[in-house]
Amino acid sequence: MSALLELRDLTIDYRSRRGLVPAVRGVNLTLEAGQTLGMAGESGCGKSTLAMSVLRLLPKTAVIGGEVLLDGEDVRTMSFGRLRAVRWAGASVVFQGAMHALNPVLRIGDQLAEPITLHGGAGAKSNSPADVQRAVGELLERVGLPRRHAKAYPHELSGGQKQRVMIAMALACGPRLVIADEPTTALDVMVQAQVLKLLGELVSESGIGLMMISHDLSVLAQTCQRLAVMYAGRMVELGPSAQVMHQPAHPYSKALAAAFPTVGDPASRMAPQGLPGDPPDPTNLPGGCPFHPRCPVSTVECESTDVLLRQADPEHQAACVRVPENVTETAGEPV
Ligand SMILES: Nc1ncnc2c1ncn2[C@@H]1O[C@H](COP(=O)(O)OP(=O)(O)OP(=O)(O)O)[C@@H](O)[C@H]1O
Repeated sequence: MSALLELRDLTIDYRSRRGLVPAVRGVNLTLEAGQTLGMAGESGCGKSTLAMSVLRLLPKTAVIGGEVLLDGEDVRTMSFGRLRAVRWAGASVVFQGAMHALNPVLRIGDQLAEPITLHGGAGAKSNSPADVQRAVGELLERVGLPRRHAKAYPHELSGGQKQRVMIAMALACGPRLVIADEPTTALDVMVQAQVLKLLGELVSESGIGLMMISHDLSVLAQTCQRLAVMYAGRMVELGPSAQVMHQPAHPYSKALAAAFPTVGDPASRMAPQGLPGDPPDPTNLPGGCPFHPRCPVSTVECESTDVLLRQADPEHQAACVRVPENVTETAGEPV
């Protein structure tokens, strides 16, 4: 049976005045229904590009190689009609800062009603106004908001409430996969924790697959079973969240984990470690391992050896020469 989402050797470049900008390099990944996967990495490492490719939402300047399979169907070659159906009922996205995209002059209920009326879903028996309104009320309750908020305008809700509305919008047509791109950025820590809890509950209740993107490893580790760490367009580590967070096999993941305070660890809360240097220019990557100029443990070998993912543990892979080379290297998960 096909995985809910499978990326096979995904490579994405942007055509620009500077020439081709490599944004994603040879990523292999699978996500099954009911699973949660976090994608971490600094700004510009290719997280959003990768996520947007899943719903074919990239600009025309993007050149995509490899395969993006949703339930075994390649998104890149779907007809527009099929793609429209897949975008609501197959997979949906909660964008970074999406709460600002709510229409300020439309009531919340009317905004939620639109996709339900057009595409069905959210348990609406028909697209009659009464059935759609009932479905809107149920959707609001599902994301922890009272039904009366259907009558509210966006400016009457807090940031956290608006982000819940955006999650409700993403769930409106009963998608099997939800991609959440920095869903808690710009929310205060308490509200952030509530939204993360909500996303976790939705996965366990409805069995959707969740791909969550953040630059903050600790936020992802709270919600996701597995973590993928990206650097300069490549996936440099993939494994169970606890292992990637607490026993990282790649020095970049280690630096990323140390860069954010960890809940429950007073020492790290007091002194998160910054990561020196900047990510490389994607059009001018250093030779060897792209992380070696910033790596605290790099050796001469790293200046010339660009390692693909190696098996650190049965479920844990990292692209570093320090991981023993006893198993065949792959560009990602075995496909
Ligand atoms: N439309 C575009 N045209 C040219 N280059 C682009 C375009 N969009 C993104 N890029 C480049 O592709 C690379 C990956 O960008 P992307 O936005 O996917 O990274 P990201 O990890 O999601 O960053 P952030 O966390 O800041 O959103 C970067 O080098 C970026 O400059």
